[in-house]
Amino acid sequence: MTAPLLSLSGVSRHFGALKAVDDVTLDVPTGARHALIGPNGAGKSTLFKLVTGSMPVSAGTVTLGGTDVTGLPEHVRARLGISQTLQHSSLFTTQTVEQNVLLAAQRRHGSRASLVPRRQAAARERVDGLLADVGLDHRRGSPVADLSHGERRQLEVAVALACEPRLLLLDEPAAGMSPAESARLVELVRALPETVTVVIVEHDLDVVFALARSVTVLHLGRVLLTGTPEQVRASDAVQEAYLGTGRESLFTDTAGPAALGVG
Ligand SMILES: Nc1ncnc2c1ncn2[C@@H]1O[C@H](COP(=O)(O)OP(=O)(O)OP(=O)(O)O)[C@@H](O)[C@H]1O
Repeated sequence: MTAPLLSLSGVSRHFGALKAVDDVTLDVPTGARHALIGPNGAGKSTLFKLVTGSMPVSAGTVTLGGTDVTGLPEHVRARLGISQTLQHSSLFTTQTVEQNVLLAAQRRHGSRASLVPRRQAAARERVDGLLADVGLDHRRGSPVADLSHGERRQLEVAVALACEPRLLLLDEPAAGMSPAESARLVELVRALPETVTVVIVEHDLDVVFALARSVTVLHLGRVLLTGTPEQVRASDAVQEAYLGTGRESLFTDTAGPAALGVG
């Protein structure tokens, strides 16, 4: 079995009496395509914050590649290879598409690197590759303000990848995307190298089932089930957790990823 890149052991986060994340233990192997799902308020975003370090745990340990990062601040965890796309855009809207990715690449390698012409050329080449990967090469000179919602989400993925992550956390990347944009996102994530481990929080379960090889279902802060997409779809407990959310049918119909046209 592949060694876990990310290990959570007894991770909890309390807000007063509310246990937003409650004793979560989870191993995410290197190269995984792992989804974190659950109804609204299940604790998904909070758990992401505990992994990135933007919020401290109340209890438990977070380990990345065998290193205990629980006490480390967010920027140090980022340097160790954790990168996140955010639900709320963190892009520089007055800058162009290309500038946003270049800035992220320069931050990764230190601003001094941008003064060395050879490194500058390498960074530009990398930016070209990333923009092609996310399908935004034709928009490179456009200010972010001119992009559609879906294009912004594509750019956020390019910015996150420019940080050369070992662990890429995608927080609702398909939110507000058209079906065509969602399909493109699925293709993009599928094409990422196995050196990038992906954990995705996503409400669009067609996207989840098209991408994930393993799924953890959170409910009321606790792990309800971790298993294959098939096991999750077949679980009565998961269907019950989703009762009344309007998304139950995704566990009972057979359309799944085909609904996105990505097979
Ligand atoms: N800073 C905070 N202070 C108090 N309560 C919080 C805070 N952040 C989250 N919560 C609560 O913790 C619980 C889990 O919230 P969280 O946002 O992690 O859920 P989620 O699964 O990401 O939900 P959604 O799918 O709606 O984004 C919710 O009850 C929420 O109201």
